[in-house]
Amino acid sequence: MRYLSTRGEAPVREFEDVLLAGLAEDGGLFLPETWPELSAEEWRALRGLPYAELSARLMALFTAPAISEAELLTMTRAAYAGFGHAATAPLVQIEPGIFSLELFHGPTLAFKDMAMQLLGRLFDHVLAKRGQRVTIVGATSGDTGSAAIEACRDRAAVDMVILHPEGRTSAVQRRQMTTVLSPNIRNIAVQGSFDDCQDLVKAMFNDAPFRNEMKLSAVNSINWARIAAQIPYYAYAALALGAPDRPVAFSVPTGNFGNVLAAWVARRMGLPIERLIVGANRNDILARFITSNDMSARPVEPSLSPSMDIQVSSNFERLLFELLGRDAKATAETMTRFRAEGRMPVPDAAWKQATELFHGFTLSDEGTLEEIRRLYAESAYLADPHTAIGTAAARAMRPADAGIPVVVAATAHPAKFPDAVEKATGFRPALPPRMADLHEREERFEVLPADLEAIETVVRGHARRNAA
Ligand SMILES: Cc1ncc(COP(=O)(O)O)c(C=O)c1O
Ligand SMILES: N[C@@H](CCOP(=O)(O)O)C(=O)O
Repeated sequence: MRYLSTRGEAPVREFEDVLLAGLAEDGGLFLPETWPELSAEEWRALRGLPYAELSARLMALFTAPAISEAELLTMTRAAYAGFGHAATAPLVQIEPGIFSLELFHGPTLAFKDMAMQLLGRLFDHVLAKRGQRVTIVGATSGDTGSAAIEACRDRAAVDMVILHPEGRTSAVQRRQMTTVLSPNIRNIAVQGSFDDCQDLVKAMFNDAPFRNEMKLSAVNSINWARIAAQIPYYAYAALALGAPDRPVAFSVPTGNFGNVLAAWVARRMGLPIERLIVGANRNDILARFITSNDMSARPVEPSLSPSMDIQVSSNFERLLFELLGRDAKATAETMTRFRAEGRMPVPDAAWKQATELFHGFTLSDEGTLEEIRRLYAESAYLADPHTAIGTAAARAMRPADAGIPVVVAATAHPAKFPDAVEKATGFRPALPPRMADLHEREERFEVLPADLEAIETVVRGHARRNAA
C-alpha cells in the first residue's frame, strides 16, 4: 500500500515512512493511494474473530508489504492483552436499537488506547528494524496525551513531548500524563487552547530544519497509522450486529474528526454503514458544517466534554480531499484560505454529498448532564460526558428505519470526568484500583506560553539529553 498527501506536493510513501513522518512534508495528511475493498463474502468470513485477530487482518491491508499479518498479530495480541475486558471493545445495548461500543477498557480509560497500544508497538518494530530513534511531539485535549505516554513510556527509541492546554483538561486526564516520570517523557502545559497546542505541533513539523534535526514524528490522528488502527472496531461492531447483511449507523462524539473518519473508511472498505452521526459540544464547527455548510472557526470555549473542545479539526482535511474528488490543489487552496480567514469555502455540491452520509448534532452542557442522568435512571448505564453527547445524538438523529441499529462510540470511562458525572448523578465514579492513588502521585510538567521558539527549545533539550 502506498500513500499520497492531501496537498499533492509530497512524495508518495510506504506505510513505515508514513508512520514515522506523521505529517506529510507539504503540510498535508497522508491517505492510501487506493482504498482496499472487501466483498460481502470476505466480510462474512471475519465475523466472530477475536478483536486482536480482526485488527491484524484489517491493518495488514494498510501495512503491506513491509509489515505482515503475522507480525501484526503478535503486536495486536500484546496490545490488547492488558485491556480490562475479554471482548476488548464490548458492545452493550443501552436501549431499543441503540448500542454502546465501549472503547475505554484500555490502560488510560479512553478510546485512544485502542490505537495507541498498537502504535507504540509499531514504532518499536520499525525503529528497531531501521536502527533509528524519533522525537514524538503531540497535542492533547486530555486523552491522546495520556494514551500516548502510556504506550511509549520507557521505550528506548522514542522521546516524547506532549502539549496540553493549561487548566483545560480534567484533573484525572492531567495526572495520567504528568505523573509519568519516565525520562523519555516530557509534559508541557501551554497557556492556550487545544487548537493552540495543535498549531504548535504542526508548526514544528512545518519548520523543516527543526523537523529533520529532531526526527519528528506524531501520534495525533494526523498520523495515518492512528486512523488505520481505529477502523477495526467499527468493523467489529458492525459484524456483530449482522453486517454485511444488515446496515448499521454510528454516532461518534467528535472533535478532531479522526474517530468518525475511521468509520468513514470502514464504509469505504465495503461495510454497509448507513449513517454517521457527528456529536458536538458547544464547539460545534463540524455540526454547523453538516447542517448548514458553515465551516467557520470560533474561539474554543471550555465545556464539560473537554476532549472535544476543538475548533480546527485536523482530519476534516482528509474528508475534504475525498469530497473534492481527490483534487490536491483544490484541497491545499481551501486549507490555506481556512488558515488565513478562519472560514472554509466548501463547494455546495461537495457539502451536499457529505450530508447524504453525515448528520450533525450539538448538545449543551446542561443537555449533557441531563443525558447522563437520564441514561443512568432509565438504563442503569453510566456514561461519561463525551459518550453522553453520542447517545443523545444517536436518539435525535437515528435513521427512520428502526431495523437499523445505531452504535455509539463510547469514548471514555466515566471515572475520567468525575465532576461532571457527580453533577448529573450525585455520585463520583471510582477509578480502577490500579489508579486509586493517582491524586497522591508526584506531578511533573512545565507551563509555557503558546510560543513556537520556547516550545522548540524544550523539545530540543529533551531530545538531546536523552540521546546523550
Ligand atoms: C473522550 C473523547 N471523546 C471524543 C473525542 C473526539 O474524537 P476525535 O478527535 O477523533 O473526533 C476525543 C478526542 O479525540 C476524546 O478524547
Ligand atoms: N481529543 C483529543 C484531541 C487530539 O485528537 P487526536 O485524535 O488528533 O489525537 C485528545 O484527547 O487529546
